[in-house]
Amino acid sequence: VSAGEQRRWTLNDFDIGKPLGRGKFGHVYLAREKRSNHIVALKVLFKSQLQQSQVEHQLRREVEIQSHLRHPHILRLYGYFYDQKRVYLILEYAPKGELYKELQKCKHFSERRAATYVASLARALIYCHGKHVIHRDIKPENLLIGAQGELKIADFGWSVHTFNRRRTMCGTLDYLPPEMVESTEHDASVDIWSLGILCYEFLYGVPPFEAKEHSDTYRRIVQVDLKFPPKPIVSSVAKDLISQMLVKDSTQRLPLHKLLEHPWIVQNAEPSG
Ligand SMILES: Cn1ncc2ncnc(NCCc3cnc(NC(=O)Nc4cccc(C(F)(F)F)c4)s3)c21
Repeated sequence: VSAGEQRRWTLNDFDIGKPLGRGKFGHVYLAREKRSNHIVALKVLFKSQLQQSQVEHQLRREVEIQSHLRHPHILRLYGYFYDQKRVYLILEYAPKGELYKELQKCKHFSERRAATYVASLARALIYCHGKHVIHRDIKPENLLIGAQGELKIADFGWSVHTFNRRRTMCGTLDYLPPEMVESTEHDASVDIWSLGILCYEFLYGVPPFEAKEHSDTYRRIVQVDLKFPPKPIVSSVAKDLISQMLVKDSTQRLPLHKLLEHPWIVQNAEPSG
């Protein structure tokens, strides 16, 4: 299923296997391309729902952006095709599935596991930002696990090239940085904020500004009401890194290349990342 084959795919080119997951817009299936026997994930989206939600432009942008991204910690989108009613995304298969399920199972990750994940995500985001792409939707639900246990960022449905800044709200508020919640201008530093939220959730099992009501989460975000609970016990060097990422002024957030030199990452992340 190499990118070189910009051919017209059809459903007949694939044997469909077990369902891998279901999202808001459609289901994902394990599939095998018949000619090459290559195993892929096939996401099936209903045109009616895409039209209803007016997100077709976002999907086109995702396919366009993903066609230029090649990184070990970014899930490949090999191509797409459509029929009368559906659009199909041909995706790299992540054999160890969804990270959020792993996090639910373990409650929270060890500092070594969390630091290894954060380092690999930082490297993937440095790569994206180098190509003027911001992901804007970094959260456990969009992270998958590869065959060697490595993390893969998936679903660039919310990504943009940094010259245009439009977006509409949907999904969880938890990961949105102040400037997106206050809908002012935003740039690549939104991904640094979300990575800080993710690091906190890896270590504590819940995002830092979680609250019952949306309005409370909103207030806690814009006030950066960051608290570290006594349990589970987390090193102060980890808390120092999180505190340098969850900064209201987006220009003052720790740059990603500095994150990779932070003592907590240096002391805890596996070299392979
Ligand atoms: C669960 N699971 N387990 C193993 C495994 N291996 C691979 N993939 C999996 N799951 C699919 C992961 C995705 C990757 N890219 C996506 N992209 C997307 O869903 N895009 C998208 C959808 C609807 C609307 C829009 C729009 F229009 F708003 F932009 C954009 S979903 C797997």
